[in-house]
Amino acid sequence: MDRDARNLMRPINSDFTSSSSSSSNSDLFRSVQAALKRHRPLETSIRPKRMLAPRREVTKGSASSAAVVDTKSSRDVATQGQDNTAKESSVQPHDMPTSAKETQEDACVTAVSNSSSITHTFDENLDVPIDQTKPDIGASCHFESQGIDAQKKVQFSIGTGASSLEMEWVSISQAEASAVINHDSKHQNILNTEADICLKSDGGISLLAKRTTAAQDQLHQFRNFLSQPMTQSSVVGPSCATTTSVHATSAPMSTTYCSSLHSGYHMPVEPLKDSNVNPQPSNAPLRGTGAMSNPQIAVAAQPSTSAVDTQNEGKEYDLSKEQKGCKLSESEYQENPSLPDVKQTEVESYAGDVANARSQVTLPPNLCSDTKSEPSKSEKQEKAASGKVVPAPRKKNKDSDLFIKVNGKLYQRLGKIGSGGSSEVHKVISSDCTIYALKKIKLKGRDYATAFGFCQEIEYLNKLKGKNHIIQLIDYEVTDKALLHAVLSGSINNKDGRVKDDGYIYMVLEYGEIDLAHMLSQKWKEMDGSNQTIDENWLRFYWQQILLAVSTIHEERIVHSDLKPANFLLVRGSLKLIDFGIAKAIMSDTTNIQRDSQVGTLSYMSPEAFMCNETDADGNTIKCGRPSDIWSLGCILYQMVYGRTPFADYKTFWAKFKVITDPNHQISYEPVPNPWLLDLMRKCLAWDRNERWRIPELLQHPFLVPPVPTQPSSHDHSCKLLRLIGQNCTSDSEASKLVCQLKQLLEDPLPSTTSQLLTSRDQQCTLLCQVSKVCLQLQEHFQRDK
Ligand SMILES: Nc1ncnc2c1ncn2[C@@H]1O[C@H](COP(=O)(O)OP(=O)(O)OP(=O)(O)O)[C@@H](O)[C@H]1O
Repeated sequence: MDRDARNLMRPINSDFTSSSSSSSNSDLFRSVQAALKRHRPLETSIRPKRMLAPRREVTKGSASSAAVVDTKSSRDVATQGQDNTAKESSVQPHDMPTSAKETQEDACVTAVSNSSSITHTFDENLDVPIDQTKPDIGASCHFESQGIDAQKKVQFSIGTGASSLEMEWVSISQAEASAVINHDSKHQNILNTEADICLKSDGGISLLAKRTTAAQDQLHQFRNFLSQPMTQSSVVGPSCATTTSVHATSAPMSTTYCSSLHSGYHMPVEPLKDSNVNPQPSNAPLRGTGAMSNPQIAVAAQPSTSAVDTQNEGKEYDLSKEQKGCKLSESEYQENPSLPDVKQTEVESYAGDVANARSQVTLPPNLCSDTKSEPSKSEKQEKAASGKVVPAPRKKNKDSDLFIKVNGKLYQRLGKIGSGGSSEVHKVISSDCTIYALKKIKLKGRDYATAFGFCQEIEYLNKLKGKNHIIQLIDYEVTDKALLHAVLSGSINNKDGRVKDDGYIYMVLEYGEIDLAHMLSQKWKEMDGSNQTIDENWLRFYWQQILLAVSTIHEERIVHSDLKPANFLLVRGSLKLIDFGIAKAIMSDTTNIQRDSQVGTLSYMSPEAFMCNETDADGNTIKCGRPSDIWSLGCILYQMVYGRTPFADYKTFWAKFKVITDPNHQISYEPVPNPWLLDLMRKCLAWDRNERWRIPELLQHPFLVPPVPTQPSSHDHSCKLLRLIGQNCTSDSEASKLVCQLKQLLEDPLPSTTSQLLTSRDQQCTLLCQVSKVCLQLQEHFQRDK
């Protein structure tokens, strides 16, 4: 178990039994610490804790908006905060047990969230990397074959559905839990830090001095990072549309959620005006870090003379004293998990909240110890959970790993979100405290044609700038300028050459909280065991969002080619489309695109995508166009309705290939309460691509726009024939649809205009023509069904 995990799991109160350390020294140490915590003098230990609570109370509102998933402990803290506000003027000894209890709770929660590590695997139905707890049972397979020009890939995602689905769900819960408990674990951290400081003051044992030096260095680096005035921090919450914006330069710190969340200090907020701020002397107040201020930095890096809390001036921790104390060796430190571990606050979660983001920003991993150089916690957890021996931390400056520069702007890595076939995506925070996703594509060793293909994603995203349902590209950099030039000019000279230099493509993207694949698995998990069917309104809402996203690209003559739930991200309540890695623009002279190789993700691939460029029975070349995307949408809808893709039963590539390319194969549809839903799925999953509906039609499908049942009225008598026909074909969705259309045309031919406007002969002829056309269709339908 790594040190972080041990720290997070340790009990805080005095009654703990050693659950984390095998070392008797550390047991003893922690016992002493706990005892001291219980009995420490109020002046040195309780005050900051008292001061934490009111801050929380003040910011409770924003907290709740930022972190949708709330835990009991965080609520407790908030409540406690309220209570304590009233008592602020007088220190009450009985504050102590409450705090201890709280931290113990937090510790428990933290232990759960840290007891598993996160790895990536793939779910059969979802075809996305999912966070999975170790051990890696029920692993599904994710094959990826490079096509002719490498970036054209076919992903085969086959596996063991139930188990991986289960795993995924667990991990989601954990991710959320970890998102929630972050600030509480940090709170606990402060308490621990306090306790340790007390202990060290008394006992004279300190590693803190060393860490403080590191902290100051780090702080200096971070000040440079924050060279621009901070204007806004915008962080999205876990699974719902939640955004918290903090105007650090204008809002008082005490009103922001995160900045004051754990702070026992009132930090002055000033924008950094000088990017080359020298490291502050150790007794200087923490200025300029503004919203980034963190009490742990304050505790670790500020001496008692800190001006941050004038009320408590002279009673703050005297760090210089600490620095004079003797230091623990690194090994001693490793064996003493109860020592303050600032890194403990570096928690990565899929859906971080503001508090997380800030603590992560203020406390880069190597802040607390110069011996810690792991690139990220999740990576460390992966290693730990895989049973491999985690090597002792090496002394290495990992700042290059910590910050990623794109076009001269620094972004601090908060953790790896995932990696695709060709890229790594990191959660990052910019100097103005906005969370982004940073996609990093390594080009070295790839041929220019492939690299060119990667760059096209940038092109598409640029083209789709400002479109609501497309993930927004904030900034990008292609380090190989020749390549970028080639992309911009639309031609590559060196097509067969390989990118030799260490070239990268960086894309700074809007950050998505959760993808549809995870949302779906959550939804199915919720319904697990019950006889419920999927909530139709939920389905309608997200289906419409999906259609709007795809409509946007189809209007721009772009075929995505890899539509799957994992490529729709939830951003502030809207689904947005990502991953244009294999998208293709439709040439102006055709409605189809020609592909160099098969593309897409197997479970969502259309028959024509499997047979792309082959010739059909009539000798025509099979091409992929917008209908191919519609097929993929059909598979997504099917999955939303039934919880699995239409060909999930066919496990191997060849089985899938055979069944999907077979025009006579009948997809099975279990009965659903709404016949329109069946009709909709059929419209998308028509084998013949010419029969598939287009997006504009799908947006008007009666499943999304249910025909309003008309009240029997005198007017209705004129449509008696239609009513009678309609009553007799309720189970025939095709006939019902035609009857509805006819009714609509007869009753309200131009809903948006008044009937007086129906004056033009042409308009009247058009409408009559439409009526006869629908009548004819209905008649033919009945004749076929006879
Ligand atoms: N803007 C974003 N916000 C949050 N997560 C993102 C964002 N963009 C991508 N991701 C996540 O990063 C991972 C990989 O992203 P992406 O699909 O773009 O990479 P890729 O290399 O094209 O992968 P694929 O193998 O799916 O083609 C996915 O888990 C995805 O959900």
